[in-house]
Amino acid sequence: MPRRRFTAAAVDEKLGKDARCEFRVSGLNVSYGGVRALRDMTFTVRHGEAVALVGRNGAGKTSTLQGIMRFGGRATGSVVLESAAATVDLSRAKTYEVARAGVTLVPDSRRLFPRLEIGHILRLCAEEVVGRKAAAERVDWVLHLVPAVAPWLDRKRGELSGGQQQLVAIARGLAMRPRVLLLDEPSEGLSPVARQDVLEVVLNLKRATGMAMVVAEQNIDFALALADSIVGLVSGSPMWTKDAEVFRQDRTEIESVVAL
Ligand SMILES: Nc1ncnc2c1ncn2[C@@H]1O[C@H](COP(=O)(O)OP(=O)(O)OP(=O)(O)O)[C@@H](O)[C@H]1O
Repeated sequence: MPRRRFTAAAVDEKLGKDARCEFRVSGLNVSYGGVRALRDMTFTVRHGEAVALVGRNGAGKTSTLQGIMRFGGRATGSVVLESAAATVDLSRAKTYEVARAGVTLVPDSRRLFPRLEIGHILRLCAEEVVGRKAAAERVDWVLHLVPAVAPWLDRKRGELSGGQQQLVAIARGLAMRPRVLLLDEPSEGLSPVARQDVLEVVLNLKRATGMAMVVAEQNIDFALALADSIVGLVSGSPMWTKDAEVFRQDRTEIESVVAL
């Protein structure tokens, strides 16, 4: 697909607007100057599925998500969205083009604009992808999926707890109409109760929309509750990819990767 056609409408036309998509990442490498942060990451996520990337601090989880978005360091490798109708190759797309094609990152630490009201943030993100006219309808859809956010629309970031900010960050991602949702450490720094609230929202999202998800997580309970398959990362290299069911029986191997 030529560069000028990486718009939301052009990608819709090619893949099918509400088509079920498979998301394939292969041979993804990321470096920051001389630092090789990620080597040869490969995985596939189908519609209705989630893959979790687990590993300790510095293992390369964030680099994987940022590499997919072509954001931050230098990334090489293949990133592809595929429906029954067509394939869209995002390997050479720019960050805004990857986002418009339907791959959305919910970054770590939430990163909400401090000065804007939450409702304003959601509208702006929706407008970016679906345009002004359709933005209000899009925000309604988001609030239908994450109703907890509705009472906070006229608040700003500083008036929300960490768990509430995480739910807003997810809602902001949804406003961008993702086909694939990338979640970077959604449970980071949250109390057990707030973590459970976030998990329930994400699980409901997975069930209700079937959108493919990639979640970077150090919390094993969160990863196993959400994911269908798990990639274990050590020092920038994927060590194994396994069915999450394996670890619901025996956690030894997944615990050793997070504790290494
Ligand atoms: N902007 C950057 N400049 C230089 N090196 C970086 C940069 N970002 C990450 N790195 C390095 O890349 C490697 C992977 O980092 P990354 O943030 O992807 O790990 P992570 O698994 O997400 O860790 P964490 O859980 O702590 O966020 C680390 O060695 C890190 O120091």
